[in-house]
Amino acid sequence: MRVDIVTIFPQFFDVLDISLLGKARANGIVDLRVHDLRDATHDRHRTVDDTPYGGGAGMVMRPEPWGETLDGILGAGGASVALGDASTPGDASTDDLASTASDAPTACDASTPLIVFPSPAGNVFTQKTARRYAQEEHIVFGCGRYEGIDQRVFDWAGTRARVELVSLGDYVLNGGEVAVMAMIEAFGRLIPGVVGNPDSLVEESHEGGLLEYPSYTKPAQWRGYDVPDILLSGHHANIAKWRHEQQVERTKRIRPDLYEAWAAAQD
Ligand SMILES: COc1cccc(COC(=O)c2cn[nH]c2)c1
Repeated sequence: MRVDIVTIFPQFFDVLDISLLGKARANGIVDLRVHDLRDATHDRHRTVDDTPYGGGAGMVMRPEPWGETLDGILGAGGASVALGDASTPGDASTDDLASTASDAPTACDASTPLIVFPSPAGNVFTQKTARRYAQEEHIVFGCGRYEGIDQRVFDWAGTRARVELVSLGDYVLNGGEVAVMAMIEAFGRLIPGVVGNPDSLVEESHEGGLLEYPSYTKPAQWRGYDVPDILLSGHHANIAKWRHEQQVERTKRIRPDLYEAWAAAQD
């Protein structure tokens, strides 16, 4: 899988060189490239924002740097480019080059890259979204800042790729970088080969639509608290039954919305 991130704070993603994703990058499972939006500006101050048409407080991200950066990532479609054309700018590899041939991918073709913009105005990102993203061949994340990105960037990008605005929740961040980090972790761990033991991905919150059961480890007694006897019984069928009951009870108590959806799906 290839992942591109467009941001004005590229160093923010240096942390992705460590931990699980660091290993996935090192062994080629994930090809992660970070692009500094300011590299696509051409004025002395490397300006990426400007005042909003129609007035109002705050600034809006200018469309030109986004268009130029996304062209570099998607392949500057429109002019058919011979594979391996030396004039191809940036780090576009041969599989990035867009073609104007009749077989040129359409925006909705699943083989076109997916461009994801974190946004308070997006669809909510869930474990289901993470599972879907883990199956993608190429995802481009666009990190907005300020009051947002000029709407024409989303409109134009939608003619070149599948575009999704995605929210992590009903709150506003200063920029998309933190949201992208969270999403990369959420789907990255689902990519085969990234997590050592795939079994550890199964019994966790939100996988079966239920929250996970409580976990315990040694010592058996700690500050007057005991581990539930069932977990020390060695009776695996009863343990599994108790754990499922804990999941249902916890989900019903903490997330009645999820419980209702799960219960409806049991019929
Ligand atoms: C696209 O334009 C903007 C503008 C400002 C901030 C952001 C970052 O996203 C969020 O704030 C967010 C994502 N999920 N919940 C909140 C994007």
